[in-house]
Amino acid sequence: MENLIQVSSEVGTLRRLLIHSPDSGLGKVVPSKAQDWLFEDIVHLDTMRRQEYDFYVKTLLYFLDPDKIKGKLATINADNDRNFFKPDNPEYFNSDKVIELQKLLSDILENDLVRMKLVAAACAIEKEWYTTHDELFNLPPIELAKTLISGSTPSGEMLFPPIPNFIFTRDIGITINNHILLNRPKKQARTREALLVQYIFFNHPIFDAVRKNLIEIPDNETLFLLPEYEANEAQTTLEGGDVMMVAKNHLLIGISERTTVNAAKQVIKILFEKKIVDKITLVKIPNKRDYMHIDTVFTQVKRNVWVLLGSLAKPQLKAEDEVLIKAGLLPSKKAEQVHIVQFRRGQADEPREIASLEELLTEISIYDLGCQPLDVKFIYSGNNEFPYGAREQWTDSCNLLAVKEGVVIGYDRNDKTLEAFKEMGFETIKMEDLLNDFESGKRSPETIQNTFIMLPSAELSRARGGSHCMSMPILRSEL
Ligand SMILES: NC(=[NH2+])NCCC[C@H](N)C(=O)O
Repeated sequence: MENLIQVSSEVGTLRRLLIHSPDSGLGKVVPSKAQDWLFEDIVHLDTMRRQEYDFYVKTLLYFLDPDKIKGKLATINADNDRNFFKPDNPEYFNSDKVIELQKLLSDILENDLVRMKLVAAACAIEKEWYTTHDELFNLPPIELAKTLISGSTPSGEMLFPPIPNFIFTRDIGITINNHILLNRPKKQARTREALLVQYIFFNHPIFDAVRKNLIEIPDNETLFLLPEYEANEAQTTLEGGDVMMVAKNHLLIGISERTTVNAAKQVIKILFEKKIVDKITLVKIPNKRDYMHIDTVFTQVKRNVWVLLGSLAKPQLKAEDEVLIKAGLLPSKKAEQVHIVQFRRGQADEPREIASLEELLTEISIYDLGCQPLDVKFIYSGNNEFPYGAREQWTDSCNLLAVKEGVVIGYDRNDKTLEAFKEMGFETIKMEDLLNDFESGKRSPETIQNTFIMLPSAELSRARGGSHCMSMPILRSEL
């Protein structure tokens, strides 16, 4: 029987993934809280759904579960109520390949014990009164799932804050071969997400087979004894956007605004002890809002092709600057650079340094994925033209989801990056056109190659997350 949970690469054909469609909570973000909730702006929910995210879902279905959509596109598009996309509607696509978290959550809430525990836990982290527990416990599972996610009860009362970043399912956990590593979010705004997802992983039947393979990162035991300023340093936090399964034996962990060295050390220990991977490479990126996770500065397109932010790709120091820094005339730029250290199982106390991001990615392509050195190619954000590299990275030019090797989904707005893709021999196509071509039989998901599929993104791109962030793969074919 085929495995249900197995991810050993970033680009093997995608078979199953977890997603979450923008929920009503996203439409309740207020300007005064937008930054705290990790959104730079408030979004127009209806546009985000109809003109953007729905296209994403349809495209995923076409690749992963075509029976759910083929031949029905006209009917789906004609339904003004969008019932096909609503998990609580009888017309819902209900796929076991493109899996909606809200659906899994309402499934597990059918169980009284799970419902009781989760209500109590959610109320505790949101500092709710005892009476609220009862009110929530008595909601039907579907309504309760919606309430726990959106923060608002069926009667419209805003009980909790929304969790608008739940659409970025990448960050909730990572499939590492046939194990799942659970996240420990850094940001308060993402705490309830982590709780809901723990309950899903530990209780939903689709994860029965990997239950013993769920990995929780232990906390620093004495953390609660430290004064706040020290505790911050010693935190053990890790978010999925910082973890990349680039090859069966090789895992990357970003050290970033969100993921700490302490967390990475714990993960190295656990994964090596359990012999889940042989190599773990830590990639330290500058601590900056622009790039909160490593998948915002590079992702993989094919075995031999990567997209990345040029300014972080190579060591930036000019020789004359080095002299001035040594002399103390210029501040050290170390924190603004990428630092890379690789650990091997069995030799974990002899890590090796890798000089640059390009060198690391080249090594992965050659040594882990069997490419020829001259075939390794880089596509740069904004075509590496000033000032487009940084501009387009801000709207997720480097954050692509491969649905199969060489076929990626990304935002439509990053013109210079798209040009760079074309120069590298890729076709670029609007998602809507692609769907029509699939429906008419002009193209097919099986035969399509070397293509950048353009997802409309005026609203989706306002929270520093792209299609890589909006996906948690749980099954990919082996490369
Ligand atoms: N894997 C990712 N890069 N996720 C992006 C998350 C964006 C989200 N607004 C946050 O700041 O948390």
